[in-house]
Amino acid sequence: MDPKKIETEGNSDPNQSGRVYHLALDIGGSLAKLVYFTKKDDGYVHGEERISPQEALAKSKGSRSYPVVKGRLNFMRFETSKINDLLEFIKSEKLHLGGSRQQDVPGNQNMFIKATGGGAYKYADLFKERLGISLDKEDEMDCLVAGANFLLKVVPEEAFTYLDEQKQFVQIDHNDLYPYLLVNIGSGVSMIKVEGAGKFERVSGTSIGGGTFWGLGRLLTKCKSFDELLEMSYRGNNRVIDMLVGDIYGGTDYSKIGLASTAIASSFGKAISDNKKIEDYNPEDIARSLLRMISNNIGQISYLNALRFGLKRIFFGGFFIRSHPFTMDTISVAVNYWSKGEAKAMFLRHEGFLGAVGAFMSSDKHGLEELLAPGNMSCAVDSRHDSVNGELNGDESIECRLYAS
Ligand SMILES: Nc1ncnc2c1ncn2[C@@H]1O[C@H](COP(=O)(O)OP(=O)(O)O)[C@@H](O)[C@H]1O
Ligand SMILES: CC(C)(COP(=O)(O)O)[C@@H](O)C(=O)NCCC(=O)O
Repeated sequence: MDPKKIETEGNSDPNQSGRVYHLALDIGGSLAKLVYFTKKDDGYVHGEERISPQEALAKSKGSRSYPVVKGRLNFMRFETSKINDLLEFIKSEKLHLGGSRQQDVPGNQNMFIKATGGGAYKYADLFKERLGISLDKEDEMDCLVAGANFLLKVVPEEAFTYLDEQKQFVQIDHNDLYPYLLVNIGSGVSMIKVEGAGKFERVSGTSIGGGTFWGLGRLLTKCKSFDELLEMSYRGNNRVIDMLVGDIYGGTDYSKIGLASTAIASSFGKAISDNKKIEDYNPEDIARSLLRMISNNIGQISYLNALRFGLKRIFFGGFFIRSHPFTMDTISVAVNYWSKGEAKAMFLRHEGFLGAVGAFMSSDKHGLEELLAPGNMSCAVDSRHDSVNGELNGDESIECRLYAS
């Protein structure tokens, strides 16, 4: 994936005059995600008066009219298999120079950045060798939950439902956020019962996740990239390959158990016919069937875990989703069908960056900790970056104003 040029406020070097204020990473099995804060300016211009951050901090105590720091929360992603692209990008944009912090140990010059995901262990030596920085590791589940809680509390229109081709943003009442089930569909899938800030339990998971779609999709369709596979799945027809109830019941419903003739009886079931080879099928139809099978399976397991713990809201994150209408509809239909409308599937605008945001928030040394508390940060999603279907194109940024409580 070609790293996209960072969009910064008015100059090409985001780290000029300390613009990059803080950087954090989530290096997963498939994708490496970056979140970094670029300061737009310090302090507050009140009318013509320009005051320092310290003065703004003093004035803003208890008020919301003097943001102490204004800037943007920026999001980028790279394929983990191309980790050198990520290192090169960080180095060329000097993100690590402004985004790292000195360890709080007298005389220790060691610079570090917060990182989570398995790659924070696997690539620690590479970061040290190539960028001279240490990865300060944070637990992946901690970061997923912290990131989800933060985004749901701070970003307007972070959560939305998607059903019958209708996208509806959901306003989350901060006082009524918990409990919920967080389903993170990455290479694999984690299902986490969240009962409060820092109060959660990973209750289940499945190895049939995003990596399964990408891995099987690559083998079965010979696609050259994930985006090509995703593109194929938009164009395919899963009914060419999936065996439907109607294929078994001569075109009729199996109404006694509530299965319409168009319901899938067996994923890939039509491929049992031995007079056709894989080459006889359209790769688009294969991609579509695979996406349907994996999405439906995750939807059903998620519902069962929500049922176990009496959870009515399920938030789905992870880059598998990519705001793909078919994926979201399949998951929503599965949750709605099996829960008889009791449980609700919701999706997140910053779906793939939960871990990276959580790692960003975990820093206790970046000088923004009290300001980044959900109550002290207000964000506006920068709609300039919203693609047609609202999918993040991997370099969206959110305008943020940080206040002192
Ligand atoms: N551009 C992409 N390149 C690779 N995988 C992608 C891409 N976009 C979406 N995906 C999907 O997202 C999954 C990775 O999601 P992510 O949340 O980053 O998990 P992880 O932390 O395991 O990398 C991949 O397995 C794939 O199914
Ligand atoms: C091991 C992982 C937490 C790693 O996270 P990821 O890089 O996939 O986002 C995830 O792949 C997972 O939960 N896999 C499923 C393991 C299970 O069967 O529960």
